[in-house]
Amino acid sequence: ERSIRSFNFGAYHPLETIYSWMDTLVAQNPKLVTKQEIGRSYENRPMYVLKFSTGGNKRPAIWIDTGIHSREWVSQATGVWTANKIATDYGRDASLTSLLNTMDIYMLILANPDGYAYTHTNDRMWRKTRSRIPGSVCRGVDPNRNWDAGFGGPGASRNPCSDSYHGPSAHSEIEVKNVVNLIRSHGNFKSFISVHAYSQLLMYPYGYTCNKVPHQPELDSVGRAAVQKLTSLYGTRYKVGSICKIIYQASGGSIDWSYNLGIKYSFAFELRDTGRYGFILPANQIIPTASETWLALKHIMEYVRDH
Ligand SMILES: NS(=O)(=O)N[C@@H](Cc1ccccc1)C(=O)O
Ligand SMILES: [Zn+2]
Repeated sequence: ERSIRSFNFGAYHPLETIYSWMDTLVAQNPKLVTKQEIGRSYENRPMYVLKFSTGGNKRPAIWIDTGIHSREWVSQATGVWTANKIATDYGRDASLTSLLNTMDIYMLILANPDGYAYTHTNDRMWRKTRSRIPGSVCRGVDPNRNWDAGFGGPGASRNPCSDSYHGPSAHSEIEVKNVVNLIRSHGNFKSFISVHAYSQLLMYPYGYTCNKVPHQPELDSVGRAAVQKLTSLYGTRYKVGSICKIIYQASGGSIDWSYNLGIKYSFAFELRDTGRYGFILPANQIIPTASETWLALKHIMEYVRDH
């Protein structure tokens, strides 16, 4: 118990520290949290998913990933804080407790472990995977352009040296493939939420086209209500809309793939800030960011539970 209390959620931690914290969280919450290795990264690091479940078999589930872009450190830090929040509040918060009595939550906190390690050792601004690309001296594929949704279309680069390089083929990146395999084999995910930084946006599909998704009105109203809860905490302002409309056209994105798979409640967050610090958000904003984001996440999860 002490070891959990001593973990500093208000700091950025290296990969090894986050991995050992995961083991502590599991050890302290054996009836709620399990850790599953869904596969390995390109450089053979394990990819661990935390599963929050109170029983059943393949209950309707919610997916949350953080850190797919390795330099967006407040995303991974928010994932750590959120995992702890779920474990802490189960049995205390009636709404979360009722949710976990009927649904499972899966969290992939380090969705791009090789990139995250690289931001600590070599290049704080690294975004992509660290895969070698045949015929190029450049490394890495943008894991948020590599999904089989409008793959290779406008809003991704075919240049391996670009930060938005889509890769040689859809799901070429093992880090993406591992998630695709888990989502497909599980078959009962109702929501897919991918957490990025920065710009303070809550987005829904599509990115690969500016055409509206069939469920656009519903996703828009859920998004606006979720952001209203977020803003109520510290006044942080967010915009809501489709990826294509609100920022830019982006093909091969994860939530476009999940939506087209039939996971209706697919959302992407862009956390703080709006550019003052950008990717280098001061650590003293981690807990405020995670706390306000939780209000939006909880709203989405409650809506999914009830619809
Ligand atoms: N985090 S970010 O600055 O890279 N922005 C994201 C925006 C984004 C988020 C979800 C799907 C497609 C695109 C990006 O991948 O470009
Ligand atoms: Zn990102």
